[in-house]
Amino acid sequence: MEAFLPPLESAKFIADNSKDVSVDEEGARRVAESLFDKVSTAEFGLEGWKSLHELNPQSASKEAVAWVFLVDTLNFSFWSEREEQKYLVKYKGKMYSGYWSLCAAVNRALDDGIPITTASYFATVTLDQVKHIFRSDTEVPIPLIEERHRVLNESGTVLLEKFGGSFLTCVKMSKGSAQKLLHLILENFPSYRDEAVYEKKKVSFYKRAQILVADTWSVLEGRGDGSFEDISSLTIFADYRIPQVLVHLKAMKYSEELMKKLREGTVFQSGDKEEVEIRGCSIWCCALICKHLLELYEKKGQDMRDKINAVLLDYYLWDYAREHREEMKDIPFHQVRSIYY
Ligand SMILES: Nc1nc2c(c(CN[C@H]3C=C[C@H](O)[C@@H]3O)cn2[C@@H]2O[C@H](COP(=O)(O)O)[C@@H](O)[C@H]2O)c(=O)[nH]1
Repeated sequence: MEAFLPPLESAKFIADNSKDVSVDEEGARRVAESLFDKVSTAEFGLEGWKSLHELNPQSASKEAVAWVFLVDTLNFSFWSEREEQKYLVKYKGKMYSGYWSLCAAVNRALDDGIPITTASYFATVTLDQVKHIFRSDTEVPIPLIEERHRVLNESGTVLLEKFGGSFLTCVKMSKGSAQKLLHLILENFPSYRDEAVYEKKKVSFYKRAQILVADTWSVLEGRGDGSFEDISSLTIFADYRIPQVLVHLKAMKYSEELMKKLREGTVFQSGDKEEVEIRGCSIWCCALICKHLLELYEKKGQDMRDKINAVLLDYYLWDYAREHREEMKDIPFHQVRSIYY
């Protein structure tokens, strides 16, 4: 059976054949220029992963790595059909939404003495326990709770059977290669196999698998077991927020027809051509932005390959989207219920 194209090659193929989504090369160049001075700030640095986000682990311990694995196993589908009716979690007096509501619920459970990040626990955790752990502080429950329960049991069982219950063991087996860790994740954890077929080609995005490698790099501060010499080989993580911000920044465009469907709140199915084109063009667009950014510094005689990569660009754009939610409200995000992002 032919293999799936890796994410970057998938993205190029999709961008070259896309009908309803287009990457604006000039727009990508302009975004790169606008980011030129941001590269040396905390918002663009590896340190920002901890310093800017109070819910993320602040240590680089084995437990912190376990936290990253648990969270990225559940890191999908937080969007709500109606903006005013959302899943929210209150933690230490503050209300969290979206991805941060997941982190708040995990930290709340840990504070309550529930070992949610321990493989022997989540391998056999029951649906009722999962409902309690991820209970909402509004009347809207977390989406896909049954799927979350299933992937927890599945991932915990694999961790116990193949890695002694510790994701750090899996990380050590990658011997400092991001690509090796990515493939260990894909080979062993089925819920991370984020793939599709587009124009008869087998394409991949591996959003959760790649963000798991990236967050492992971040929580280990790029040192020791987390010093991946090929971290720049990762692409951005094709979720539902990055496309939105790329269209907002005019680096990517939707056809009138697609924009109409998005504005009507169409819920697409995982693998639909519109979804594949949005995700593939997002990855390709960000690869161009990275390329232009590096070239701008090269012209000034600076080699910034250890400071500019798709991971750091992604984190920056994702955080930017969070902070500019109001300005971006007239750019719809594509709605798909899936365990992949
Ligand atoms: N591309 C990309 N997608 C990301 C993240 C993150 C969390 N990363 C944070 C942690 C440390 C970093 O510094 C980031 O601040 C979550 N997601 C995705 O977003 C969606 C949730 O969106 P909303 O409903 O608005 O919360 C959902 O698909 C989720 O899987 C990212 O970084 N990149």
